[in-house]
Parts: sequence; structure tokens; C-alpha cells
Amino acid sequence: MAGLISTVAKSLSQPLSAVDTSSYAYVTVQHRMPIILTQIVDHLSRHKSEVYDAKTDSALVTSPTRLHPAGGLQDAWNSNRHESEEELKGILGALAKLRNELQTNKPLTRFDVGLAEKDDAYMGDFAEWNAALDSVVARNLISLSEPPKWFECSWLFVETYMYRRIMAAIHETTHLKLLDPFKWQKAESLKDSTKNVHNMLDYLKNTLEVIVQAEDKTPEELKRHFGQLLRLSLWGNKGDLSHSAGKGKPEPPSACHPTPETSNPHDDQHAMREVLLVDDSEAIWQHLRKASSTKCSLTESSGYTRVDIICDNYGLELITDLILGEFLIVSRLASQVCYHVKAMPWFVSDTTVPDLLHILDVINDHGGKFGDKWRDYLMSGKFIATTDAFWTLPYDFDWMKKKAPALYDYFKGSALIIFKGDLNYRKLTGDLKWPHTTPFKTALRSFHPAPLCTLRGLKAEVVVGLREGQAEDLTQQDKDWLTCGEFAENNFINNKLPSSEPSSIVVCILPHVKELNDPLKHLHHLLMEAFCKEHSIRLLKVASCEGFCALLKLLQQIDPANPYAAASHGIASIDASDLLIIKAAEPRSAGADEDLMSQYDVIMVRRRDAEGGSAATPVLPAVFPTYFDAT
Ligand SMILES: O=P(O)(O)OC[C@@]1(O)O[C@H](CO)[C@@H](O)[C@@H]1O
Repeated sequence: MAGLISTVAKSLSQPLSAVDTSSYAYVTVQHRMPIILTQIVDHLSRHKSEVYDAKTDSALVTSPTRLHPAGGLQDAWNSNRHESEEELKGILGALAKLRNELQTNKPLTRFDVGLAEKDDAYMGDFAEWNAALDSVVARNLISLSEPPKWFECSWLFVETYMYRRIMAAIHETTHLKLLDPFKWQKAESLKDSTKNVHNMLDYLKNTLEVIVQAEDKTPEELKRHFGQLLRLSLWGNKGDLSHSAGKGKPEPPSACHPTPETSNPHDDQHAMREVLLVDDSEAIWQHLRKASSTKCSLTESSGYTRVDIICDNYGLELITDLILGEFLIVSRLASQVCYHVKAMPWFVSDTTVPDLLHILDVINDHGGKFGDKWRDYLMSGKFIATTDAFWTLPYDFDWMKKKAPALYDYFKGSALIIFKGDLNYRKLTGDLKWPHTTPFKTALRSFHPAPLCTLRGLKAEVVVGLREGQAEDLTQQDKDWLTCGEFAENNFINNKLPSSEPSSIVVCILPHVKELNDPLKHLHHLLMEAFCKEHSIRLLKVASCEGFCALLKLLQQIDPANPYAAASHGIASIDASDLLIIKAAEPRSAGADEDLMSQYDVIMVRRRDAEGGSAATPVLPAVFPTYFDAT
């Protein structure tokens, strides 16, 4: 068994990387990343006069498509024109050198911390980047004795490293620190989207009228709109320029991936179904409704429900995220929506703070009052725009507790964290080679500050949470299903797992499954047993799956008013990776087992329902039957 575990653990620890020349990671490092560097050099060379050009800036005010802001102070360019032009040449030289290092697989070079004054807003993360270069996240996957190199490290590291090197070349200047090297591509991505934007804002307007006017707005009505807007935000993710290697505006979604331009959003529900590989929108709806209806997020007792959106791309995707935020506020599913954007230009089209403020002007240009309304939201706190250095470090989210503890603690107050896009998904799952049926919660490892969901178009070879056989069927359907960006998933997990509060766990119950033919499930059980042992949590093993099922059936006698009632379909089959966690209202006393009966306040069980979907169904406290053989 130990050999089996080490085999599974070994395969799990392997990140996606260009070491595998048949992988998409290799295609990205070999071809796409050099193209992205070349495009920046071309744009900066061709638009040299527009780096900080008053004409372009003034055009920003009048032109209907409002090109992306010049991103800088005009007088800096005027008064230091010669120095600025020399610095621009320096940037172009640095990017050409970077491209050569990449293409010739040189060792990754360190950042010059000597350039960074104390608390430098631009280069203050250089020391952390150098620490990462010395750490396991940048290890050479071919030989530990070798330094990290472009084709021999994790894909996640070298890709994030490339973008940080691009911005380092800009941050190390005196006059061009504010230059956004992707501004032309971001502007381009919106250039022909007038109709899309109009349609989306019209849809929002109509939806809000329905919500506001319908006194007795039925939950079903709200739920339908919620699902539509969730899917709209998901398909906004197609506008990712790092995936299309910056080739300007990505192809408009094909017929089966409608956006308002290709169909009326009301009707796209079924057109999208077949490409949504995991759709937990029902569970998200039930969770948010419960969190808001009890006037508190699951982690705070105040009348305050905050939803956090970890943003991805500028342009259409950002507009769909703002539309989703408006719906959450007006429907009272949230009292505050916080938009987390990047502290610097990133992955070509990722949203920065200037981008978020600028898009409000673009929205105003497309008619309607939403741009002004959302600017007011930012002033009043209904919307928050924020950023953190962690999002542009190379660490996946398993590191957040250690590398950004304040950010992790902040998220504990969230009712729901919505992670947009592929890069965030890759960081949630560590960009590791998980088997595709790995439970999403397993792939999150130590990252569970609060309930969270993903809205992601698949553009990389990592995906978890699929049903047995689903990946094989998809490969038959489209051999590039993992990376073509045509398929999507929407995973949800109600992240109040024990590892964030072991002291509240009274008992953990596992089905005693003798022959576990799935190494992942075995690993899962071993991890839970180790967790219980580490935190002195009672671990009970059900002598048989039947006994375990009987207990869960017993727990089905739940309060019909419980909004989760609709989600519980009875136990059709039990998945051996399921478990029962009994939490205590108060930190657990060291009392005897008898006090189990009185302490717990909520029981979380994760199971697959008869349809093979997945639903987290918290149920009310129950009485213990005598099914257990304490082991
Ligand atoms: O986060 P997004 O914008 O959805 O996708 C970004 C991204 O996943 O797309 C490419 C994968 O194909 C990578 O280069 C990059 O990581």
C-alpha cells in the first residue's frame, strides 16, 4: 500500500512543465511566450510617440471606443523626453534579451533588489521573487543540482516569472514606471465590442427591472437570472489575450457559446450546458441565498455579506463581472462586492486598477448610467477595488497562508470568493497533474479560507472534479478539450473544512472501506486520518458503507425550511471519498464520547447525488445510531 501511496503522491507533486515536450506548457514556453514578448517590442517600437502622447490621451476622451489609457503622466514625457526615449530603448533591449534567454533555455536570473528603495511600490517584491527562485516552486525538474531554467521548471513559475521580468524592465526606469506594455492589446480587445456591451447592459437593465419591480420576486426567477449572469461572467473569460497569444480580439464565441451578441442571454442556458463540464451553480445559489437570507456570511454574524471576485481579464470579462456584482447588490445576495485586480500589468489582459476605473468610462460611452452608478458604488463601498502583491508573485494559493497571511485572513470574512479564469484555477490546483476525477477540495490542498467557486474556461492541462469516464468521453469529442478554451467549469466548495478550525471538530466519521482501488481516495482517507491524529480529533469508522448510508439517510430528516432541503436527493450511492464531519458550536471539550450528542451544531457531508452531480448538503444535527465500531 505504501508503494501505491508514494506513487500517487509522486504523480501529484509533478507540476505541468515544458519538460514534457508533448504538453501545452511546452507549446506555451516554446512558441506563445516568445510571441507575447515580440508583440510588446513591436507595439512599443511602432507606437513610440504614443507612450505618453497628449494626442492619444485626448483621443481617449472623445473616441467612442476609448483606447486604453496611456498609463502615465504627460509632463513626465514632455519634460524628460530625451531621457524617456533613452529609457524606452533600454526597455526594448531588456525584452529582446529576455526573449533570447527564454529561447536558449538559460538559467533564470535574479532581480536586482539594490534598485528597490524601502517599501518601493514598484520593486518591493523583488526580494520575495528571489526567495522564490531559491525555493521549491522554482526547482529544476530534471536535476535538483541544476539552477532553474525556462524549459526545466514548472510552467506556472516560468510564465509568471516572464511577466515579472517584463514589468521589472519598466519599473527599473525613472520616467516610464507607469507604462502599461499591454495597453494597445487591451484597447484592441474592446474595439469592436460595442454591440456586445450594449446587449449585456440592456440585459442587465431588463433583469434589474424584473428584480426591483417584482415585489414577490420568486426565488426561481432570481435563480434563473443568477445562473445566466454567472454563465455570462464565465464566457467573458474567453477574452484572454495571453491564451490567444495576444493576437488582438479573440474570436467571438462560436454558436454553442453564445454571448449577448450571438443570442439573447435568456436563451443561452441550454446552448452552454454541453460545454460546462462541472456546473455547481445550483450549490452556489443555495449557498449565497442562505448566507444572505440569514443576513450574515457563513463566517460573520453581522448583517453583512461580502462577495469577493478575483478578477481576470480587462474588457468584456470585466464588464460581465461588474454586471454580476450589480445583480448581487440589487438582489441583496451581497451587501458588498470586492474586486481584486492586479497591482501591475499582467498576463497581457489581466485587469489593473487603472483598467477598472477606465472601463467605467467605456461603459458610460455605451449608454446607460451604469458606469457612473458603479463609480458611486466605489465611493460608497458597495463595490471595492483592491489589489495585493500576492497575485503577481509565482506562488499558487496553497502558499497564501504562509506568504500572504493577512490576505488569507481577510478572505475568511467572505461569504463567497469567485475565482475568474484559467490562471486562478491553475493556482487553486497548484497546476499539478491531478487525475481528472480528483475531488476539487483535495486539489485545493491547504487553501480553504471561505466558500469559493471558479468560473473558468479550460486553457491548460489541469482539471479536477470530473466524473469517472468524463475525460475519456471528452477526448473522443475533441482531443484539445483541455486547452482550446471552448469548454468550461464552475466548481464550488463550501470551504468550512476542519483544517481551518480543528478545535471545532467533534468527530470525523469515515466509511471503513476495505479494498480502496482508487489510490486518490485512499490518500484522501490517509490525509483525513493524519489530520484527526494531529489534532486529537476522534475518528470513527463505519463498519460498512451500508451503515454509513443509513446514518446519512437518518440525517436526511432535515428541517423543510432549510434552503438546502431542495438540494438533498436522498443517498443513492456513497462515494468512498465522502466523510462526515461533526462540528461543535463551541471549541470542543475533552469530554467523553457521550458529549458528542450535545455539542455539534452543523453536519457537513459531501456526496454525489443520484445524477452524479455534486452538492454540499449541510444538514441539521442528528442523533447517533449505534452503527459504529469505534476503531
Ligand atoms: O487566466 P486566463 O486569462 O483565463 O488564462 C491565462 C492562461 O491560463 O492562459 C494561458 C493558458 O492557455 C496561459 O498562458 C495563461 O496562464
